[in-house]
Amino acid sequence: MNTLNEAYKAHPITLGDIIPIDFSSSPSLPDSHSWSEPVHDDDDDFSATSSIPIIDLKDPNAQKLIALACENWGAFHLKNHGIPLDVTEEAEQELQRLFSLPAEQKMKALRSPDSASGYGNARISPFFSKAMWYEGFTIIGGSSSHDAKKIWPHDYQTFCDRMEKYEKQMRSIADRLTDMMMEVLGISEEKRKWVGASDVSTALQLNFYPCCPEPNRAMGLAPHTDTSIFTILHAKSSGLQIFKEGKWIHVHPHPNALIVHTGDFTRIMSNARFCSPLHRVVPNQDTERYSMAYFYSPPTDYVISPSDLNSVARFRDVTVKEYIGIKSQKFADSLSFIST
Ligand SMILES: C=C1C[C@]23C[C@H]1CC[C@H]2[C@@]12CCC[C@@](C)(C(=O)O1)[C@H]2[C@@H]3C(=O)O
Ligand SMILES: O=C(O)CCC(=O)C(=O)O
Ligand SMILES: [Fe+2]
Repeated sequence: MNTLNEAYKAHPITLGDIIPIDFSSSPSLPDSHSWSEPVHDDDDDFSATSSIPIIDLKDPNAQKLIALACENWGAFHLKNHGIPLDVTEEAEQELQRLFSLPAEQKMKALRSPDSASGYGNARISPFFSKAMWYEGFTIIGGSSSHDAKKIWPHDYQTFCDRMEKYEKQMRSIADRLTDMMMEVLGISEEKRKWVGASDVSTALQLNFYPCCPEPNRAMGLAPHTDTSIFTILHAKSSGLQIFKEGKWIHVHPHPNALIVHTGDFTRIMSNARFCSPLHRVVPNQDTERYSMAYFYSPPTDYVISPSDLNSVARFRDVTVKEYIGIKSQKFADSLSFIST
């Protein structure tokens, strides 16, 4: 079994918390999904004046610009990434085909407590008292056939092939970005060997946010930081927001660009020079939102340690596996839990 799956298996979440509801039967917001304060307000859109930078991967200054974006935002749009359009479009078609299935069919792949893969609510659901306007499907370690077979016993191959092809493309970008980031941090060759190796920890998360009758009181995906080095996100509609200096900033999609953001592992490794941005998703009233998030992390027994030896280490060393355990229990307090 995949080692990342094993790491999550060691920290099961309760089944009761991961059963999704059927959104098509909700003409109004049910109480279970109604968050007390208005979640967002259209007047709050600061994105016209302030937003994450757009970086061209072919720009000779890309490495410097990426480092700057990781310091200031922990996020950027990435254009000229070289991913063939048909690979992304075919993966997106499969993602839409999956979520448009009847609920009973998707439920056949319902995530069991001892696995992080399959269909269901977000893993972070137990930390919030209200439910999210959201459905997800998680693929761990590149292979979706185990879960896809439960949904389509005979017709799973196209789905698996297209997701695998998409993941390969994500992988090469993640390797490149990580090399650049670690070089900026002056991390030793020895500590960088895992980049490009076969045992990196990866996950592909397919996300669906149905149209919502009252988006101002609903939450698509509640605020969180990601457990990754980088997360690479593809989405064609609005809804993502990043928290910066006390404000939620909308991140509107940019044509043919990916959204890249840093996760907790980059924050630790950079000794807090780079951020791991708090982000959330709000649903739209008239547009469904689909997204694909690729999570990239070192092998599960890799030790994450702060790199900057000229200043005091702000975090203690942790293995990837150990941090997954901490995050499953402490959630938003995980980074302060390992702070020195
Ligand atoms: C490899 C990962 C990263 C996971 C857990 C596991 C599989 C699915 C990822 C997400 C996807 C949705 C948000 C999040 C917060 C969640 O609940 O599940 C993510 C989480 C994390 O970044 O911790
Ligand atoms: O749907 C999105 O844009 C964000 C998804 C996300 O934050 C995640 O999967 O961790
Ligand atoms: Fe996320």
